[in-house]
Amino acid sequence: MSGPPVVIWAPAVKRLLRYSDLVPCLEEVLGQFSHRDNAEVLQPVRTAVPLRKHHGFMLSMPAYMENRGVLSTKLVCFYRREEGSPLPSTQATLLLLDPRVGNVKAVMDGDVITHMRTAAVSAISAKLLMRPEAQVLTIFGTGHQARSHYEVFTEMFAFKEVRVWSRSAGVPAVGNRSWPTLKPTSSIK
Ligand SMILES: NC(=O)C1=CN([C@@H]2O[C@H](COP(=O)(O)OP(=O)(O)OC[C@H]3O[C@@H](n4cnc5c(N)ncnc54)[C@H](OP(=O)(O)O)[C@@H]3O)[C@@H](O)[C@H]2O)C=CC1
Ligand SMILES: O=C([O-])C1=[NH+]CCC1
Repeated sequence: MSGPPVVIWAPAVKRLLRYSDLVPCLEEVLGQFSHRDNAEVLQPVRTAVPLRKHHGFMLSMPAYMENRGVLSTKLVCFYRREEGSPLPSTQATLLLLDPRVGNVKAVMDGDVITHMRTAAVSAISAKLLMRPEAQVLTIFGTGHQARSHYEVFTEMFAFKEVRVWSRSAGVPAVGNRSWPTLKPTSSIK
């Protein structure tokens, strides 16, 4: 009999997940996915359930890596929020299962993983496509994705300047690195 799943919540994910581990890992699995070898990565198109009454969707995103024995799914809900709403625009949870028996081994907070994975994939595409002489990073918005993109891009590349455009001034209450007070258009040199 398998025991109950372990719960790995946001503070632990934040502590454990590093871009320096995540980026090479994603580069490897993205390459494997491109081989279209189902034993390496099997990732069907995600399913979307409309949450019409709440102006959102739930996405279900399963993946199986037979060679590595990894079976997981991410559930993520995302919403069109009213201006100034205190509610998050996305909320995600990940389930890790044992593919041999089908039991859930871990339930993980998916928010930090979503913030970091999405930004890491952008940074990988920038690594391949960005002009080598690029010196200025420009970010639209100051939300979670803006923040995580700022973190991984400044960790991986040496920009001379970062420009952030926001609809409003303010310090978003996310993350633990300092995020400067922003004017509608800001420059961090
Ligand atoms: N494809 C993927 O894998 C993923 C996609 N996403 C998508 O990325 C987007 C951002 O997510 P996240 O950062 O977590 O969300 P947040 O709620 O943390 O941030 C919302 C962002 O949207 C901007 N924004 C909101 N309303 C407007 C508007 N009317 N005009 C211009 N900008 C606006 C905000 O800008 P400001 O700071 O100026 O207020 C802010 O940067 C969402 O659409 C989400 O669905 C998210 C995760 C994964
Ligand atoms: O892939 C993802 O995690 C999301 N896509 C849209 C909102 C969140």
